[in-house]
Amino acid sequence: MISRIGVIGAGQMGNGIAQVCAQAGYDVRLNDVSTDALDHAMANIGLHLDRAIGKGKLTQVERDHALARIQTGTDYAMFAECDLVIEAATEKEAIKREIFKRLIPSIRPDTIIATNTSSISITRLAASTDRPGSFIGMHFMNPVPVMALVELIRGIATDEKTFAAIRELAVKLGKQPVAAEDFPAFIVNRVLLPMINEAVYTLYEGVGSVEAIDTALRLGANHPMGPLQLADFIGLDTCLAIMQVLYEGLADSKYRPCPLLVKYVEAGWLGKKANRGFYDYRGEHPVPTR
Ligand SMILES: CC(=O)CC(=O)SCCNC(=O)CCNC(=O)[C@H](O)C(C)(C)COP(=O)(O)OP(=O)(O)OC[C@H]1O[C@@H](n2cnc3c(N)ncnc32)[C@H](O)[C@@H]1OP(=O)(O)O
Ligand SMILES: NC(=O)C1=CN([C@@H]2O[C@H](COP(=O)(O)OP(=O)(O)OC[C@H]3O[C@@H](n4cnc5c(N)ncnc54)[C@H](OP(=O)(O)O)[C@@H]3O)[C@@H](O)[C@H]2O)C=CC1
Repeated sequence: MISRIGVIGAGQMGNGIAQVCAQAGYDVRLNDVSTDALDHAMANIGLHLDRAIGKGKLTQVERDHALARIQTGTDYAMFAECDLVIEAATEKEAIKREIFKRLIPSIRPDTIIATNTSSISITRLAASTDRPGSFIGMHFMNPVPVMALVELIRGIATDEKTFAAIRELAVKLGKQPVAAEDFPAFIVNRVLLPMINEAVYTLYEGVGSVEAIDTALRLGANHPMGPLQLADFIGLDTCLAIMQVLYEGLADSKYRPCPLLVKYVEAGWLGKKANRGFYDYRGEHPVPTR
């Protein structure tokens, strides 16, 4: 039975995962390389819980209990008693492999390892650990507290016990699990990211401005956010990493990352989290950068 959950990476996804797990009554150990990221995470989670109180969706006591269930730290010894560790660090295979290498000596042999990767092969990541049978993809959507879906991805060796335990957890977190096969970017990002990449090509080729493209998709296809706004929201580094996995993993030129997306990432204009991407967020209102 899962009662204590570790989360590695206190970025936007790690924060959201820690929040929903704590709200569902699990003990959480949230880890990051940066103490600043951890402080920011706790402040952010507190803010979202306060907003929920303001809307009458949460009581002060529930908020205090949820926050008290989350402990933060930079040392992997904090995972010693975790039944599950969810990796939600930067979308780079080398970083994830290094994390698993360092994590394994600090956890029990029966601890399940899940990764929130958006695109990378679960089978390949699992093979870099000592426990491919109890390794699984658990792909939350952003923003985690709002989005109902969790994709569950079995690696070739993932056992049924692990799949069942993680499916049960997803349901307890109030999410709808959907199983996806282990192919590059799974289901959601196989469909969503080529659309975002195409929107960047549409901008690159001058078919429309940032504002025109986003307005067109919001009003013309009823998307809650335009594709460029959504790309900024996801993080342009993450979008590019996913396109690279699709391009290399499926060896098809239709997944070629748009050179303009590459340029934004090279500039460090990573979207909302960097305060600049297809929009500049430094002022009172977002201003298109093209
Ligand atoms: C890249 C990957 O690997 C996979 C992915 O995640 S792909 C990305 C998937 N996500 C999407 O496509 C999101 C698309 N956007 C949306 O659905 C909406 O714009 C949105 C839910 C983000 C915001 O909705 P909105 O109606 O414009 O804003 P708003 O009214 O402020 O928010 C709606 C609710 O979400 C909450 N919310 C918004 N942003 C939030 C955040 N970052 N964290 C927590 N809660 C948040 C608000 O508090 C509000 O809650 P209530 O309903 O309880 O009042
Ligand atoms: N953004 C999205 O919409 C979604 C993302 N995902 C996936 O979730 C994961 C995280 O994405 P997201 O939260 O957006 O990314 P962010 O860039 O917001 O956060 C990543 C965090 O991981 C930290 N980190 C980097 N290396 C390590 C390490 N070795 N140990 C611990 N922490 C580390 C980073 O620290 P620092 O900043 O100091 O480098 C940063 O705080 C990725 O795999 C991504 O593909 C999945 C679904 C949706």
